[in-house]
Amino acid sequence: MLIKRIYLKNFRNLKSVLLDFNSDLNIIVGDNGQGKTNLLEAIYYISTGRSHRTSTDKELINFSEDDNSDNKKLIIQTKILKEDKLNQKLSLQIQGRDKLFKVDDKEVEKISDFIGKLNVVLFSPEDLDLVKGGPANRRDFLDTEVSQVNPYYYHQLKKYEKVLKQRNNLLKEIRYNSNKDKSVLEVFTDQLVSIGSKIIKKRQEVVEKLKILARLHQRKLTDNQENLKVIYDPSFEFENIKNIEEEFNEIITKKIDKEIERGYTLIGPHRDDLILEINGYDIRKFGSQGQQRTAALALKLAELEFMKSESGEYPVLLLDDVFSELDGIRRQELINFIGQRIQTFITTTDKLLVEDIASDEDKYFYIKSGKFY
Ligand SMILES: Nc1ncnc2c1ncn2[C@@H]1O[C@H](COP(=O)(O)OP(=O)(O)OP(=O)(O)O)[C@@H](O)[C@H]1O
Repeated sequence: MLIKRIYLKNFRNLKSVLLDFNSDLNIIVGDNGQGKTNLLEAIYYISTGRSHRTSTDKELINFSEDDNSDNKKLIIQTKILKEDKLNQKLSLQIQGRDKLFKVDDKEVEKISDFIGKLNVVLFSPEDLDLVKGGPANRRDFLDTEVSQVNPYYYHQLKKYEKVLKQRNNLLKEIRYNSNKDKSVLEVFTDQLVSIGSKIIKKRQEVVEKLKILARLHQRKLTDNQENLKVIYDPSFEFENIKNIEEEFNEIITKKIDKEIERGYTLIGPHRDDLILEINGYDIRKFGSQGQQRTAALALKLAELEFMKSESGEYPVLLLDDVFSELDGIRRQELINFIGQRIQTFITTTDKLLVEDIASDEDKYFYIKSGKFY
């Protein structure tokens, strides 16, 4: 899978950009704050339907002083090529509160029909949070990965979020008014258990595959020194995944009084986590910065392989300023991995850091103040 061309209008400081890309390496060079990450963010957005840096779309629309009208239209358009040799045009427009997704010039009704057309894996310095940060980072990692190759999973996630919100609101209402009819709570609980069980099943299945791939990459990245263990850590213990729905229902029913007391849902996939261990100890808490960074990279490379095995094609790899953070062995291993088979975008402030990967001047894109030259 590869991106042949991108057109951007009013995307942050990229006011008007049209670029044709190489099928293997694309190196974006520029000083700090020139718009390199903005380009990767636009690619990430057209792939996943959201930004990795903000949940407020308004922030993405160009705010330049010379033209600060409220009605600006942000456009991202890409031409992508899949292995079946078919070109596809993906486009997105944001204007005010309106958001429009199109595939081959036809508007799509549901965002789940859009996600998965172009798959990407992004690795940036913030991904250290994948290891070091709270559980939400790890859930988000799993969800983004699975959603791209499985639109049904994305759809279930959105349904789950909605039911969870409704159920939490109702639990709070019951807390303040104990006479409130509890039959609606039963309906929400049934829905939560039914959708939540599907999500748990899928996550467990995915982690089974992911842990083998992540272990392999961690070993390669550390010259066989470190064994990474990835363990799915659901919010409640169950005996048999085949009966997950019954077990989930049984446990949540026992917790209802406590949930009313607290005013929110105590168990379910919204509280899942991943345990990450190296040579037997928990690196979320005890890993060195270098180990955590390597584990984050191993997880990302595992994600890439997983997506290839599910969809049949390698996703596009976006590496945001990561070379400066990696030592020689890790950098070389990453370069070996990318090889010639994965379209890769690398941002850097220092061309020297990537010169051993690209000798060909064609692969460089230079940016200054949002303009490529
Ligand atoms: N909505 C917006 N409209 C106009 N400019 C914006 C908007 N949002 C961010 N910017 C500008 O984009 C620039 C930051 O771009 P970006 O994050 O891509 O930098 P970068 O080249 O990746 O830098 P670094 O190497 O420091 O990560 C800043 O100059 C910022 O002011």
